[in-house]
Amino acid sequence: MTWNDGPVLRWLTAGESHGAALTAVLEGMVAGVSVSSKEVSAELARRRLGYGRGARMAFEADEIELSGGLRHGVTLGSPVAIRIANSEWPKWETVMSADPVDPALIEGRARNAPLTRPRPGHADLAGMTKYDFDEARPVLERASARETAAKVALGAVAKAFLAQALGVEVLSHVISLGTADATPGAIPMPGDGERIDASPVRAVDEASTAAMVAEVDAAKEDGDTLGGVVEVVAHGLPVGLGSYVQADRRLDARLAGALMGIQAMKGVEIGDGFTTARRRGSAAHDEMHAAAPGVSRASNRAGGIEGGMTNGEPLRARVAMKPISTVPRALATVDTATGEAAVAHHQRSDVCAVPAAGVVAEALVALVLADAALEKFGGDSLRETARNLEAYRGAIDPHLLRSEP
Ligand SMILES: Cc1cc2nc3c(=O)[nH]c(=O)nc-3n(C[C@H](O)[C@H](O)[C@H](O)COP(=O)(O)O)c2cc1C
Ligand SMILES: C=C(O[C@@H]1CC(C(=O)O)=C[C@@H](OP(=O)(O)O)[C@H]1O)C(=O)O
Repeated sequence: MTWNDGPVLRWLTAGESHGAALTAVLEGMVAGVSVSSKEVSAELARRRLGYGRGARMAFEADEIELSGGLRHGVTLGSPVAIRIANSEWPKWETVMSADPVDPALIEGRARNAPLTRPRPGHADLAGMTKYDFDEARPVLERASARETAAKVALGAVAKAFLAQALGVEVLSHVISLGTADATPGAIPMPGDGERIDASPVRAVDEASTAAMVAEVDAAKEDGDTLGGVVEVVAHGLPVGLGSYVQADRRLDARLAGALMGIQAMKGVEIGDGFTTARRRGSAAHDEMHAAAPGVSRASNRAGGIEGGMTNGEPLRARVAMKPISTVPRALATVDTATGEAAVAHHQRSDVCAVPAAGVVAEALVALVLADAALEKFGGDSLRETARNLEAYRGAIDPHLLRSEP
């Protein structure tokens, strides 16, 4: 069992950044989930937004085709397959052709120029060595975060399932962008999604938005790039998704694996994460208070997970993105064709993709949560999963019930 090959749900993507299309497959989704190209396209449009993105996002249309697993806007229980076409395919058709092409057709074409000045921080150099390529094109085509569009498309299906079967809402916001921080402690609440998406940097409040936009402008002016931190929040989760009984069943481990699998992500925190490590135990945990009925908590430092299981509080997972490695003020490298010192190759690129990374992180969290919910409640149809959840909830001892503070 791994994070994308869970007990019930499995997902895979294929396709190159400038190839004909991306293909995404989700296996194990129950029948009866209402989802259509409208919802999938809306999620893809959210991923294209964000202050600081490069030229491609301005014209990329993410044209989709739902080619399996759905009929009349409802899942069938069979694998869901989604194809996302590349808007620029006519320009790349010869250079990226899957079938052999007449070398005369690509010789001398700028798009086909060998990329022998690998970018520090990208997959170029290690990929060329590992796969025995003499230039970076075949590496960057798949290493590119273009692939995150496929993940977001599958995440739209997982989100629809979570909302319809469990009443769960998954949101995200930008916690920091470069050195600009969001107002501490503010977390998105159900229904806040549209408001956050209206911020060009997907920050939860206006003051943070202005500081983050200024940070992007300054980096762009300097020919530089930026990273940051995003937080995903899921509301409405039942207690007991995931388990403590084996490492690979722990929900925190599964979330960390999925989030670290996103291009450019270099750290994951659950709840207050690294801040908690600096606290004393008396100030690190979420004390329990008697409520009628059950138990309430005044804080959620744990981020909704204890012992690898959801505890009923909102889930909070943070992920740190490094700055984009295609730095306009190009970094020092070596030309692998000559062995001489050089500067790294640079084509159009994002200055900052942190707002988009939040949308991608939401998709991965939704997929992991959908897998964990299907593991716990099972079912072959949405109605069966919902019935099983209701029966579980109805049988919980009132003394154990979670109450709002
Ligand atoms: C949404 C998103 C957009 C990205 N855009 C770019 C980009 O335009 N240029 C770039 O060099 N890297 C970009 N990246 C990051 C690279 O894909 C990533 O750094 C690279 O694949 C190497 O992987 P690693 O950073 O995980 O080591 C982006 C990442 C994400 C999540
Ligand atoms: C295409 C996307 O992101 C790309 C991610 C990326 C990289 O190196 O990761 C490099 C850029 O690709 P291109 O050179 O084609 O402009 C980004 O635009 C996308 O997010 O859809």
